[in-house]
Amino acid sequence: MAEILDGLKVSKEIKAEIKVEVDKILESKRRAPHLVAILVGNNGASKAYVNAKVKDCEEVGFQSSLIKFPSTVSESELLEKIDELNKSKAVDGFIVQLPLPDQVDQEKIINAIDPRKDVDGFHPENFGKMALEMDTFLPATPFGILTLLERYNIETKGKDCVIIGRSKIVGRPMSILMGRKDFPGNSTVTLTHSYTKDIEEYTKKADIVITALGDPHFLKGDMIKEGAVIIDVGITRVDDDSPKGYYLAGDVDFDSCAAKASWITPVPGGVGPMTRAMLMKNTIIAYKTSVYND
Ligand SMILES: Nc1nc2c(c(=O)[nH]1)N[C@@H](CN(C=O)c1ccc(C(=O)N[C@@H](CCC(=O)O)C(=O)O)cc1)CN2
Repeated sequence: MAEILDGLKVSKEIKAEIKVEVDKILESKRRAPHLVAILVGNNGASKAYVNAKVKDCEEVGFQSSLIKFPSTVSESELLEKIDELNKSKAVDGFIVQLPLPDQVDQEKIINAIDPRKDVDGFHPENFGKMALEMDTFLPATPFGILTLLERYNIETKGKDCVIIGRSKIVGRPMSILMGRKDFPGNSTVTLTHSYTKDIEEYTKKADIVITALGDPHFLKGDMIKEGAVIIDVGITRVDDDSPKGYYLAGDVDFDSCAAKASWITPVPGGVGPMTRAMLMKNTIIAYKTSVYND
């Protein structure tokens, strides 16, 4: 039976460590780090994630601002706001919550963010630095997974790691990070996707499987090998009769995989809270490297 990689617990530890740093900053009479989040539209999950990020800021002692736009916002309105935030001496980092509505070119928006304030680590300059093993902001979800593996001392060196899903914010950066020369990394990585002929052929041999698909219960116990480490990034809201009207489903069929795996992340309480904690980490890094932090 697998042991749990408890993302909720580790995320609380990380936030407590950040709070200690913020308390020291405030004691020295400097301003608190400031994170801004831009939320477009009414997507329930996006609203919940952004509100949780604002709450995290409160918990660690950051200043936060939430800027809301209707789903009809134009690309130029968003670009104008980004320009303002790029120039602001009072803002250390900001994020644009994804996904964005169809009329907005996501790439244009991300490319407009000053890389020094890109605490999501999505800007091509930061993505390139990540690939080249240079110091930069790492995208929060992959950063969270690496931190979870590190805190639980999970060996990744020389392991076969299979990633399912090649999204720009999770699968693709994860595939680069797991193959980098630093710890945790040094894995032999296979990035599988919708054109992979037989995913099972890869997952059955993998020491580490990371699923980022958004396909509830996709990975079953008979698709993994005994002792594998299973990381579930998928969080899908599935409608049900509960008071909330939905439950959260991961990509992993938890019971059948937990019976065979050595370590496994739960959903909720696994990768999700780690994503938010690493955004806080990137924000304090942005603050420390900013020239406007006094
Ligand atoms: N600008 C960004 N947009 C998006 C990102 C991102 O990193 N930056 N990633 C995802 C969503 N995401 C972050 O915003 C995210 C996902 C999940 C959670 C989380 O806390 N999950 C909880 C459950 C929360 C719930 O009740 O719904 C858990 O798994 O325990 C936080 C952030 C897409 N967009």
